Amino acid sequence: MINTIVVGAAGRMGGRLISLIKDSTSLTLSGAVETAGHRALGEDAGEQAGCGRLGVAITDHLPALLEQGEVVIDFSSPASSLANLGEVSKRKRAMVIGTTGFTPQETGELKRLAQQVPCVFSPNMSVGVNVLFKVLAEIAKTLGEEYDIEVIEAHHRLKKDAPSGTAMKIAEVLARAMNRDLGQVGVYERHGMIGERTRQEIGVQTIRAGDIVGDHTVLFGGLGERIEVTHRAHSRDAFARGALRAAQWVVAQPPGLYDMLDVLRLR
Ligand SMILES: NC(=O)C1=CN([C@@H]2O[C@H](COP(=O)(O)OP(=O)(O)OC[C@H]3O[C@@H](n4cnc5c(N)ncnc54)[C@H](OP(=O)(O)O)[C@@H]3O)[C@@H](O)[C@H]2O)C=CC1
Ligand SMILES: O=C(O)C1=N[C@H](C(=O)O)C[C@H](O)C1
Repeated sequence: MINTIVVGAAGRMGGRLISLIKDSTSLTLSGAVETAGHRALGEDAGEQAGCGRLGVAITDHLPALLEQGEVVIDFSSPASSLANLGEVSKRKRAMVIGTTGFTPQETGELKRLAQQVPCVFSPNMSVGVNVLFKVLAEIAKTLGEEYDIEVIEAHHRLKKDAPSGTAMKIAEVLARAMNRDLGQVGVYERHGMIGERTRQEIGVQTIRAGDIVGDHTVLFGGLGERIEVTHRAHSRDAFARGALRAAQWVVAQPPGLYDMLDVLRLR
């Protein structure tokens, strides 16, 4: 069994990860971490997740747990995931990072640290979205310059970052496929007399409402027709199962930065 530490243990993803680890035949929960001062500190991680007592108390100190942990699964915040990757790299463990909302500077630092340990980093761990990452480039290239590209994402009201990490990754994949620079052609809001749409722009639109788990649509708009490709997550288990699969895979890899396309052999 692979000793696994979950960071963000009392969060929405943390709870699902812990519940699925409980049922796993290859991973076992060896540690659970939350923010300093969090109301769940000291509680049993399984009870907190709603899957029954696991005998693992939630703490706020990852370094002390790394002796017993082989892999860290982290769905928390950008600052936390980056600091934790630093600790994991000091102790030569493995890591899976699902957190989104990193600045370009933070992403650069993450890439640097991940050269020292095996690390899977992906804004979306579901199989379906990773298949989309692969096929969208082909659709865009096949349709060519005549079709306008818009990415629309919808998430729950509690999500902090926007656009979603997945929408940004989709927009990057599409920009690369069309030989465009997303920094130049990305359009993230429209309001007022903005004039006609430029042909090159890639729109990325954000919706926040209720308890939507995570929807992503890419709209290719032409004259007289359009194609819409949509992925809808029905529950967070689609992401959590992917993260567990990544954890099993990454412990056997040499140091380096990987994503879910590597884990799922879709590259
Ligand atoms: N890659 C993927 O497939 C997916 C990625 N995500 C991403 O994962 C992240 C978490 O999402 P979600 O679970 O919904 O968010 P939640 O806010 O429900 O959970 C995050 C948890 O991490 C905790 N946390 C924050 N900072 C630290 C820290 N320094 N040390 C330990 N714990 C910390 C938070 O505590 P507190 O409440 O005190 O802030 C919270 O309990 C987001 O970035 C989200 O976009 C989500 C789903 C799928
Ligand atoms: O915060 C979420 O909930 C999700 N975040 C990820 C993102 O930002 O892309 C993935 C998923 O859609 C759910």
